[in-house]
Amino acid sequence: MSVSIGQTPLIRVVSHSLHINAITVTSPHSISKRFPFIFSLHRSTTATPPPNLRAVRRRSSSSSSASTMSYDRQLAAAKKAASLASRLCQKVQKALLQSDVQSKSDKSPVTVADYGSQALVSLVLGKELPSFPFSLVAEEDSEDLRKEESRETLHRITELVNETLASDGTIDISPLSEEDVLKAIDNGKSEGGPHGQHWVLDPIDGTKGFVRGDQYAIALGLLDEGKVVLGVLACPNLPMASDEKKGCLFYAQIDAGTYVQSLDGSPPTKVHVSTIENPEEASFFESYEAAHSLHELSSSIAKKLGVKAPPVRIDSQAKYGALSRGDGAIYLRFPHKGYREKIWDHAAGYMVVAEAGGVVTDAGGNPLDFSKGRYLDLDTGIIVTNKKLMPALLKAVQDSIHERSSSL
Ligand SMILES: Nc1ncnc2c1ncn2[C@@H]1O[C@H](COP(=O)(O)O)[C@@H](O)[C@H]1OP(=O)(O)O
Ligand SMILES: [Mg+2]
Ligand SMILES: [Mg+2]
Ligand SMILES: [Mg+2]
Repeated sequence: MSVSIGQTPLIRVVSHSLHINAITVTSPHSISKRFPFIFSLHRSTTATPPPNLRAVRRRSSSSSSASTMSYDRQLAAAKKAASLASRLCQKVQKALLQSDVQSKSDKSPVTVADYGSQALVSLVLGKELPSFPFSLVAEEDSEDLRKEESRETLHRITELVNETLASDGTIDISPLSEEDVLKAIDNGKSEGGPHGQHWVLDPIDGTKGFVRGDQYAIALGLLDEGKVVLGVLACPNLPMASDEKKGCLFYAQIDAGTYVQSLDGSPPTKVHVSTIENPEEASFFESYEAAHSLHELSSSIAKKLGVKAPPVRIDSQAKYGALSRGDGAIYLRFPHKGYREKIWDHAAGYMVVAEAGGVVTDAGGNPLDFSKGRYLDLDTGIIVTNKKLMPALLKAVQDSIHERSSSL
């Protein structure tokens, strides 16, 4: 069965589940209610001027240096970098989806997009902000790419980066060599930490979704004195609204709210998290991949809260973006034992949700601490919702975790 809006088939039933551009639920019930982000305009659509006219903005209160500061220039550069990276990723994903089955199981297309995206973001930030100190904490490094067997891949990445820069036309970088690309990737080796400013990048978050043709994100944040002060999330496959094409750019700056615009440049719209207070009316997001998050734990929490709707499963930090505009009210993430969360998997998403009025904590109710280097030190998992629902959610989370550990 398939359901179409305009020319684009949005739904196809795959075995016993609905599959909506990477969004899977367990039963075909009340689709429009469960997927407001696909089927109706999301709630917070008041046109508001972008925040980049604000000259002065309060800086994070713990900062010991200047007490006020604007991150407008960094935000403009971050939006440009993430948009260009998403152009590169879209090109690769399109080619990947058109390729035959054999090359789909080959890991190289996603590798090309991962490295290409990281190189582009690193280059664009450096070029757009020449007078700023540059430190980047990013997921990838060039070690494997420097090996003899990666020659072809490196060649392809360099070609793609050059093509993408040329297609933009506003960044004056003469064609880059393979060595330039390797260096740009390795600029992401910073360790971050509590002092100074550090960019935080996941060049493709949700690689599994990327390969499936589903959701993924380019996630770029900025830390200042250990706190996230800016976040940009490019989600090339997330629809803006029911009648619009795919491609959302979410962005947020500390004390300045969260905005979304289409990746091809529509005017920005201010967004806000869901205002639902009754958990029975809430719907929740979790990972598509059961290997990334314990689905049975989320399900027990949802049951305790009285949540009626089945989980909305999507890949990547697109979950944070969708939640920031009220598409769902709760995001639950419980990695398997031993998994350590990285800062680039949450910095941008955290900012987008926090500035849209949401709350992000670990399963113990503690705020996330991005100042400890490349990893987040967490109590068990990450939970996200609005301020009204958080106390009940936290209680349900702690009760469920307690029950689970007593039964193991
Ligand atoms: N075993 C794992 N448990 C939790 N998260 C994982 C695991 N392996 C990879 N990830 C990361 O989880 C994130 C995506 O999770 P999800 O899509 O489920 O929200 C990605 O950052 C992905 O990395 P990557 O950036 O390499 O894709
Ligand atoms: Mg990731
Ligand atoms: Mg990644
Ligand atoms: Mg990865």
